[in-house]
Amino acid sequence: MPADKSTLVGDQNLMVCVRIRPISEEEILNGSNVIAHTVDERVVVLLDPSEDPDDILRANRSRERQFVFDRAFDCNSTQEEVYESTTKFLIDTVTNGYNATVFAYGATGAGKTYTMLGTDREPGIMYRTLEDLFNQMQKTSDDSVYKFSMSYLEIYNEQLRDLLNPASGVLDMREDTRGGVQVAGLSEIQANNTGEVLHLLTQGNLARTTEPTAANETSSRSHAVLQVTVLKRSRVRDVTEEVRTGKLFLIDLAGSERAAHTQNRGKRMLEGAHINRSLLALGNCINALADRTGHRYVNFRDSKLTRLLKEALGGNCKTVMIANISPANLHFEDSRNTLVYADRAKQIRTKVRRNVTDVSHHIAQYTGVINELRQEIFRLRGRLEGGASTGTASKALFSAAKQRRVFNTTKEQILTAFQEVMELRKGVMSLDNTLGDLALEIGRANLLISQYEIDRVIKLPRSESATSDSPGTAPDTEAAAAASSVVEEPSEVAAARAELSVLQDERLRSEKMRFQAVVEMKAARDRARQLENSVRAKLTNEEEREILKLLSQLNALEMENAEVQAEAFLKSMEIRKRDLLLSRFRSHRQLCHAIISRQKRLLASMGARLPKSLARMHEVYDSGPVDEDDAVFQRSMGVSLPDLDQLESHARVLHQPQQQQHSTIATPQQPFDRLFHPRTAAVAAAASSSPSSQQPALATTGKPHHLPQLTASSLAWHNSGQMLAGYLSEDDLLSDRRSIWTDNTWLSKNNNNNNRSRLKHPGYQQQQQQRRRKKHRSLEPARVDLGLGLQQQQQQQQTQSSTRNKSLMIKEEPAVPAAPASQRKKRLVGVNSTKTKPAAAKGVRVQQHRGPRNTNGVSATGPDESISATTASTGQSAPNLDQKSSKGIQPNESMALTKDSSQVRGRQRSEGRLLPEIGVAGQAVTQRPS
Ligand SMILES: Nc1ncnc2c1ncn2[C@@H]1O[C@H](COP(=O)(O)OP(=O)(O)OP(=O)(O)O)[C@@H](O)[C@H]1O
Repeated sequence: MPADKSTLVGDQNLMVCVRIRPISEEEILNGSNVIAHTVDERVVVLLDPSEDPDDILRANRSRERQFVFDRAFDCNSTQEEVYESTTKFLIDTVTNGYNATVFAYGATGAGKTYTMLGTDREPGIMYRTLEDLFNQMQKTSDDSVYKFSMSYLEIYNEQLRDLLNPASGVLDMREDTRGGVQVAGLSEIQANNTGEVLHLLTQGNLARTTEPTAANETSSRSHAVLQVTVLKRSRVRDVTEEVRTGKLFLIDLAGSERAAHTQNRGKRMLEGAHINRSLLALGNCINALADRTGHRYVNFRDSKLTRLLKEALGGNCKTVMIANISPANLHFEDSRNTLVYADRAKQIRTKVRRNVTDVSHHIAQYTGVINELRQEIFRLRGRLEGGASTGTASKALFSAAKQRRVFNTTKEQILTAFQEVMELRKGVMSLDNTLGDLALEIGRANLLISQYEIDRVIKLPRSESATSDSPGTAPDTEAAAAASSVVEEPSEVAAARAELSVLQDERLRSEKMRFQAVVEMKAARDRARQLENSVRAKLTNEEEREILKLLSQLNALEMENAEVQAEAFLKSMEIRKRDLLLSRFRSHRQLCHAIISRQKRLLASMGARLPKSLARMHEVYDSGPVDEDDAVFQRSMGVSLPDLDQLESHARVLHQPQQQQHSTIATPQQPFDRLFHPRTAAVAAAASSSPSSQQPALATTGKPHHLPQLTASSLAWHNSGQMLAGYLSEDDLLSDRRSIWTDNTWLSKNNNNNNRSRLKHPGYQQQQQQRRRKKHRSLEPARVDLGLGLQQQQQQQQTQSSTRNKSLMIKEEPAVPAAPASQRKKRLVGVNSTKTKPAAAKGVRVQQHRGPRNTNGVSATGPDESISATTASTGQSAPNLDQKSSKGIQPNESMALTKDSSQVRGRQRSEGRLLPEIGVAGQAVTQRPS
């Protein structure tokens, strides 16, 4: 076996060397003699000084013990020699992405620090390694790009300290997911040249804990670990790029010491105990790792040192152990122990692999194609090399090599140009993203403000109607308007106004940036195209041309992909913006409804004769479509719809067992969701009104503006205000509950603070749409006695009329054609207001039931009592409920809910007598102009 074995071969990844230091003057003065020496470059002989040569009984026993290592250095070996034989070869190892460790082991004063650090005149392994590493990186910098960083720590008394930043205090050691050890908070400093690195090393050494002991004047009281990380990537850019990460640990351990021998006391003794414990743990690990059976558990967790050396001893690492011993007989025990451990360590076998990461350039899917083409090039090159004669072959090879270089450079240029374009495209996309978000934010702020403004002006007639609708009260109205304008606007609106100007500034800024980015991107794209064209013209090799063509196609595909993504994003943004715009238009239409109806009322009250054209326009307006915003319209007419809490109460009554139903009224605080069973529709309510009241009375509290159409349109009432019938689905109520605007409060009660943020949520509009769609599907007839919920009303009902003990059952029927106008007019006399848009679409039959009376006057239904409301389908006039009300509705009387709600509403409007004012539950209602 060659003596000089300055490398690790086969599966042997641990190299064990021994270095015997020269005997010191002090040892000579103490009368020591040399007991350790090398026989050749691998064999060390240790003489046992305790054995007497004159002892006849032991005459045949050898006093020597031989140890064979990978390399043995005697006292004459120089620092350079040691470095070159043990560490130099690791430079390549590390720069090629492998891990490597060099550590010095031995008793105190054996020469570990001298070996690892050395002196100014005789620098040790650390300095030399760092120097060579930089030289190596510089030498190969044409082909590769390197990144160098280093950290330096010490383990002192089982505590970690950062030697490059001692102020950071005690550091923590953690294990990562792959079992690797990380030191949290350890500074990792990047260096660009040897000077910087050596300066850092000196700085770290100065911070290291060293103390004079009896055994060594400058005894290292800690284990010092220098960690160097080298990242290497090829300069030639490729579709996939390989990054190799090599780590090198250079460790100067503290020396083991025997307390008796060192005569340490106090702090030194404690340090020694820690050092010994960690070295003992290291020895145990070496023993376990060296076990050939492989069954022994290796306890790396026993000390910080072994945890840190885990990778070096048992993992993915090429390791060099330098065992240092003193030649003096005084240190025989220490030297023997060291040699025994080192000998055992030779048995350790580890598996080493390269640390390589692939960096994909987002076109990994095309790598296969490129690789195939590359193989094709190699195949052709092989054919070229094999087929040509020697002279021509060398010429061909030379020109091929030259061409390859040109090709590689070209490829690199094209990839760089493409990446530049892609980066700029990404920048534009990100700005589009920002602009889209800003547009939505602006839209939301505008919507909030406009909804607030509209609601404010729509509310004005309340004060107006409280006094009079007559034109003579205009000054009061103005005063009310003025007073209302003085009212401080809600914080949400104020915030939206403030936000708006900031958002608009931001949008302007982003638009400018986007414009700039687009200009740059176009220029970069042009440059890339020009480059491609010029390069293609220069290439003579058909294969290379093909590759470049493919590369261009890949780039184009990648760009196209980005464009498609951007387009999809812009489309989705546009839809969201339009949703917001639609909401604003809706708000505005509410305002228009309010204005028109008030003007009409004003004209009616003045007895003005309308020009024919205007009257016609009113008719057309009245027959316009109805939608969920009707609730707002109704309110603009001075009508409030039932209070949500009120509805909850009644719904709760309905969901209780029969007996309880009639005795309990739900409180508004009842959790809303629990009150309504899915697909349950609340339908009718018996309202109470004072018998003396001449005008329709329907007492409810405020209903949110966004009461969906079914809720609003399904509420029917007649002049005496006793009955309220309709459809009310859970979804309606849920969505209403979350509506922003309510009659009496700025934001809905349950979501006062959340509404603004909910509005901002991107899924909000979509969710609302889904809810509306679902609502149309899920409506089913159901019976709900709203009864207006108040016991006092119910008592009134009991005493007044049997009508109030009845409930209405509404059933779906096939759609029927609209009744002629004359008949419809008649019906309208009987049913004051029937807003039944969805019901109209399907056809509605109202069946009246008279069930056994309960104490609350809520009737139970029975099949016998169902009465077909054929009026609607046959076009017969419905009974005039205005008249009937005083007598009470009799069994078998039919009441139709008209289908064409928009027309009915229109007529009601034109007649100026529909839609009773709905005030707070149980309160007297406002008089309607007739
Ligand atoms: N090969 C060598 N040639 C010359 N002098 C040496 C050699 N090895 C060690 N020495 C000297 O021996 C002394 C002790 O060496 P060193 O401090 O390196 O021991 P150590 O093993 O690091 O001890 P500790 O564990 O206590 O730190 C030092 O004065 C050092 O200069």
